Amino acid sequence: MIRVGTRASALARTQSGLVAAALTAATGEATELVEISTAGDTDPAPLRELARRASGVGVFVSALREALLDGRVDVAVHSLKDLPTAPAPGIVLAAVPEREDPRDVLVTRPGLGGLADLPDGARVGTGSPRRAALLREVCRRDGRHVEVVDVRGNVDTRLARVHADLDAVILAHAGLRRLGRGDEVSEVLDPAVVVPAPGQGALAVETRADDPLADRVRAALDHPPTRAAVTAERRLLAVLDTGCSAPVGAWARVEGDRLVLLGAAAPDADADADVAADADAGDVVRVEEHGGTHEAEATGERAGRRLLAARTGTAGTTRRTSTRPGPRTTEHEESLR
Ligand SMILES: NCc1[nH]cc(CCC(=O)O)c1CC(=O)O
Repeated sequence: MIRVGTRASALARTQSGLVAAALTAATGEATELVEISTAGDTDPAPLRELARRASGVGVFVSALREALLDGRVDVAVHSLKDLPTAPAPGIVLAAVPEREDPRDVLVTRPGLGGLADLPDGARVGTGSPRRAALLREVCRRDGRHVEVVDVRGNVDTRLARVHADLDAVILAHAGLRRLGRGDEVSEVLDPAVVVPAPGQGALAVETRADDPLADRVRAALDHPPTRAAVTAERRLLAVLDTGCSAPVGAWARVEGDRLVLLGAAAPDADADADVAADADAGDVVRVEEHGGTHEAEATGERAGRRLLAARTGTAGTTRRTSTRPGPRTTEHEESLR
């Protein structure tokens, strides 16, 4: 019996169920889902506070990893974009299964179409500084202002807001599709414009490093093109994490044996500021790097350094940069509760 650790949310259970079924199909061995509640699920404290206490370890990730190390489960399944870039001692990323759609989507209220139909002053919900900054940027191009409203909670809760008080919400296409709610999407956003979060749409399947199960999980579930893409994206994020607190997007696509990596860094967001605050706008910096699929780390490193140079090379402007290692890891500040 392979015990598969999962968070309790509908999305987490769906994702872990997919992994468990694929493991059974590939190995012939039975699997069971074991629910682990995480601080992010149970603690009413604000996510930023939880993140600070966890000193940078994703609040949704650490409880699952503890269960893995304690031997309560044999496999832990996470959304890859919620996984911190720092390695976890005693744990390996055994498999990165084939990714779902990495793009963000806009879900608008009944009667509105897509992005182009958002009126000036539209109220758009997201808790992600990356989504907020990139959406503001794209609307600013044609002179529209959007009011970003900080929304939290699971996918259902966020979708319900477009039937209540918001004109639109931005979500990951992958999560909606996995929950069977893909038909509620109003527009799939161009990933060259609203550059997805590093690892978005991909799952992370972790095992104990010393468990022979690691090799079987890899053989059963790992998808090398997806692994190459997310390796480049996460390397880019890791480079920026050390030197800047700007919201970061990274999206790599695989074309044959080549990677095309797009990176974006938005104007620096104060980790303590409300996402909804219309922060001092600067320009979003974008870079594109190409490399072989076997040079994913190097490709991500180059792209990250170029972004960092562009962001920190603007001393003398009103833009702030920070070398303080903030609690931000990925997009965990918006993670599903
Ligand atoms: N931020 C939380 C989170 N973590 C993973 C997903 C969706 C699935 C994925 O991106 O793989 C979501 C929801 C969202 O961003 O809309």
